[in-house]
Amino acid sequence: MAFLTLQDISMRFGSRERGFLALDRVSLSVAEGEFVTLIGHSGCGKSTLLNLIAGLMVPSAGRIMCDGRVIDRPGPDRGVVFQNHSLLPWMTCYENVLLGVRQVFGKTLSPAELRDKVEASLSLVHLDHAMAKYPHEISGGMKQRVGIARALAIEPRILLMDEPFGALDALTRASLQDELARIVEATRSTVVMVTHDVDEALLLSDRIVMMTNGPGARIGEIASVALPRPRDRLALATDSEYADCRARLLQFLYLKQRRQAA
Ligand SMILES: Nc1ncnc2c1ncn2[C@@H]1O[C@H](COP(=O)(O)OP(=O)(O)OP(=O)(O)O)[C@@H](O)[C@H]1O
Repeated sequence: MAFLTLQDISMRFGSRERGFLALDRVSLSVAEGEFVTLIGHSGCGKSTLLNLIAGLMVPSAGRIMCDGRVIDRPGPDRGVVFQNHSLLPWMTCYENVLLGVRQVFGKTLSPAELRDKVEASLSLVHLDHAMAKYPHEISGGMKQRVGIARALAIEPRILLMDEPFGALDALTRASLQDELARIVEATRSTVVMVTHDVDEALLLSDRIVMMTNGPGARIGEIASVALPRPRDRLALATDSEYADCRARLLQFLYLKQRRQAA
C-alpha cells in the first residue's frame, strides 16, 4: 500500500503569466520501506520535488499525502538531509543532533532518555568518538554522517535526502553509500533520495524515477531494480540486471533527455 503519495503535483514559481513552471503534474506512490531515487539533469526539479515532500514549500496544484495526512508544512515524520550538511557551527556534533531530538521528544522523554537517543544515532553512523567535536574539527564525510544521524534521531517515518554525498570525494562517497545501505536495512526506513549519480541510484534504490528536463518537468520513466538489498558493489559490477538497468538509465539521460552543456 502507498505510504507517500504525490497526486498531480505542479509547481510554478512566480506569477501565472510570467512565472516559471518547474513541475507539471507529477504523480508518484512510495510504499513503506521502499527506497526511491529521483534522477535527472540539473535544474529539472528534483530538489523542488523533495522540498515539497519535506513541506518546505507547498505545491501550486495537486497534493501530497504521507501516511494518510496531507503535507503542507515540515514535520517530525520527515527527516531531511541536505547536500551541504547545514550543521550549526557553534554547537558540537552531539548538540547539533540533540537540537532536533529535544524539539520532537523534549516533552515526553527524560534528559537521560534524550541523551540515549542522540548517542544511539551518532553511534549508528560510527561517530561515537566525535560527539564532543565542533563541525570545523571534523571532515566533510563526518559532517554528512552527523547530518544523517540528526535526521534519523527524530525517528522519522520517511528520510528525504538531497544529494547527500554530492560534495564528497569518490572513496568517502562509496563508504557512506555502504553505510547508508546498512542503516536503512537496520531501521527499515522509507527513503526518497535525489542524486545525479547513476551508480549510486542503482546501488541503493528499489525504484529509480527518471525526470524529464524542465520547464514543466514530469516523470519520464521509472525503473525497478530487481536485486535484493543491501547490494554488494563488487558483485554488481558483473550482474546482468545491473548492466541492463544502467543502460536504460544512461539511454534516458543521454539520448532521450540529452542536454547541451551550459
Ligand atoms: N525559488 C525559486 N524561484 C524561481 N525558480 C526556482 C526556484 N527554485 C527553483 N527554481 C527553478 O526551478 C527549476 C528546478 O530547480 P531545482 O533546484 O528543483 O532543480 P534540480 O533538478 O534539483 O537541480 P540540481 O540538480 O542542479 O540541483 C530550475 O529551473 C530552477 O531555476
